[in-house]
Amino acid sequence: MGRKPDNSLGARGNRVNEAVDENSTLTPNQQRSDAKAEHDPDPVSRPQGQSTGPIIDVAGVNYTLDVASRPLHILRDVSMRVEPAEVVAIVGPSGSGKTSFLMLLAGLERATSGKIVVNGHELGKLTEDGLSLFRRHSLGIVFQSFHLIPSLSALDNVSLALGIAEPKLSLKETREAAESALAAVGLGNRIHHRPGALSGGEQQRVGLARAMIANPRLLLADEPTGNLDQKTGSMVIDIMFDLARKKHTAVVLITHDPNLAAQADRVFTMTQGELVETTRKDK
Ligand SMILES: Nc1ncnc2c1ncn2[C@@H]1O[C@H](COP(=O)(O)OP(=O)(O)OP(=O)(O)O)[C@@H](O)[C@H]1O
Repeated sequence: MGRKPDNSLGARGNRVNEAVDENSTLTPNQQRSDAKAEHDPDPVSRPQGQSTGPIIDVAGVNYTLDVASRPLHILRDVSMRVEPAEVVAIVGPSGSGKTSFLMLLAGLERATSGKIVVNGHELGKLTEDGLSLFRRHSLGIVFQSFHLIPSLSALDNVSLALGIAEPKLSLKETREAAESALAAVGLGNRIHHRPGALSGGEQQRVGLARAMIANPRLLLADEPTGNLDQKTGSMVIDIMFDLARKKHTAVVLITHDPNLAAQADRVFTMTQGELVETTRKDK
């Protein structure tokens, strides 16, 4: 049985927006679970970096939607393991299921069957609040469209993400870290600009700074260089690889850019919902 689609890809955008909003506005339920998390041995509330083993362990995942009363099999028996510090690229034709897979890894959609464990959390067993906490503490996500909060400056967009992930930091510490993250992506002179006053490439880099600011265990990136010129694209790639090498973040990125895929430790190809490892670099 497939689940019903939430009326097309517009719904996906909404869900992504919700994921961004959950970083700025917590519902009473989420505030309660955050408060509970302070005292709860639940693994979701554990500080990042304590799980051992692979960051991603996906086994036998199927993802099926009901479209016009017929099942649409988007992902078929997908399995994948990714270790800390690994950079994995997913390539494949348009419509093959790459973004859908990223949505499952982020807990923004639920698999129809199979098991997805990310940073020690079995996503299928988490409630919506649990998934929201999981995203805040374990994940950085870079979307193709940047999903920055338009009314906030670049500095505030990045600070907000860190403030939510690390609420014990002082405001000063949070802002200093956000300034450094923006400087690291070459935006030290744009920190007070709002998204509307930034170019596409600059907004993408703010998104990257925001995704990386809390040193996530896993960075998911959907076409991170898709909208960038070559120079900016190379910079973004270098930053992501640095994060993997220096902080042991696992990086999973979707790309149509052969240069970017060639730099990954492993490349998986998605074809009609089936995922196969096609390249592995010798270590
Ligand atoms: N909510 C939905 N309702 C109906 N069909 C959907 C939904 N979400 C995804 N699909 C379909 O599932 C298939 C896989 O989509 P997905 O966006 O994952 O592909 P993709 O490989 O990321 O493509 P691209 O490279 O063009 O971004 C497509 O045929 C898409 O139309």
